[in-house]
Amino acid sequence: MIVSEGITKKYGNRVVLNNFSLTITRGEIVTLLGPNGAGKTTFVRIVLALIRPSGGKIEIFGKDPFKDKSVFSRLGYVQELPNLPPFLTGRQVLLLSANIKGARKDEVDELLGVIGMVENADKQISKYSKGMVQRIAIAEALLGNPEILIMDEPNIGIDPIFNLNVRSLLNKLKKSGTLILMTSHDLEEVKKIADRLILINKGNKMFEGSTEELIKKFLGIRVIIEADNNAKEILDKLSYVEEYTADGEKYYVKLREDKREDLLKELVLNGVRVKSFYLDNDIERAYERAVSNA
Ligand SMILES: Nc1ncnc2c1ncn2[C@@H]1O[C@H](COP(=O)(O)OP(=O)(O)OP(=O)(O)O)[C@@H](O)[C@H]1O
Repeated sequence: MIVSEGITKKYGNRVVLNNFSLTITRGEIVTLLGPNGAGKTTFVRIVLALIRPSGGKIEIFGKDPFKDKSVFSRLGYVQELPNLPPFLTGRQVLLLSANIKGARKDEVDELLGVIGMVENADKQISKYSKGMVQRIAIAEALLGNPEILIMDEPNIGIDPIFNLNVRSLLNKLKKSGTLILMTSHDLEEVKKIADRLILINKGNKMFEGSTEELIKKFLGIRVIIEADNNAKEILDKLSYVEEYTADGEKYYVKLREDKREDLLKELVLNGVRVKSFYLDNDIERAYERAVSNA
């Protein structure tokens, strides 16, 4: 549904997006990650035909969005730090948008319920908190059941409970076939929601894959084991254990290859009491390594 091929964006001589290709299909949640200034919003703005690329090709539903604006009637967008008219109420903003998008009016009531804003719907935007503005912006993007939902840092200002609601809402949309493209700096949230991560640094795509693949690539295969002292003896003699450190009953083990099952079996069969055994999924550390390696 979104195809970008070799997109480059330059400002003067400065390349802010370099030969960037990405294909996203329906029913997928894709997150763009990367440091401030990496090029994430630039890509989003090119997809939305708000800025022209210096080179490359972009297609939405098989059409060029710069030539055929009709594609945007099937797309919802939540911009970074939404700027809604302060003198209108949340409900008025949504009704206005429903009118422009040709969405049903009763969708507004439905969405106000979904975003937990029924009680505050008739207050002016100027009296809203940051999170409330964000909620209205999300509802606005969802009017008319878009097939593509694009969100630039949607988690800003959102409290943990609403975050949970957003996550379950996005999962529901995904199941019904919606394509969701978002940018985020909230790595823990990304880990929970994204099917595919795209890591951009200085305009270049550095990584594309699942959270697990990102962690494997930049941290290696590490397991954290809680076990008694006998674990040391076993860890010392296994050739696929590259290194480990012990902190009391906790062992941080790096494996040369993915032999997690063998390791657990080996420990248990040798009478080691294992309390817990899990893959180290520290996305922050993996991200930090990925970005600092560049
Ligand atoms: N109109 C402009 N003129 C010149 N440079 C620009 C312009 N817009 C953006 N840039 C530059 O392009 C680069 C990429 O910016 P972009 O907003 O895409 O980053 P980002 O990854 O979204 O960052 P953040 O995480 O801070 O939102 C930055 O270095 C920015 O300064």
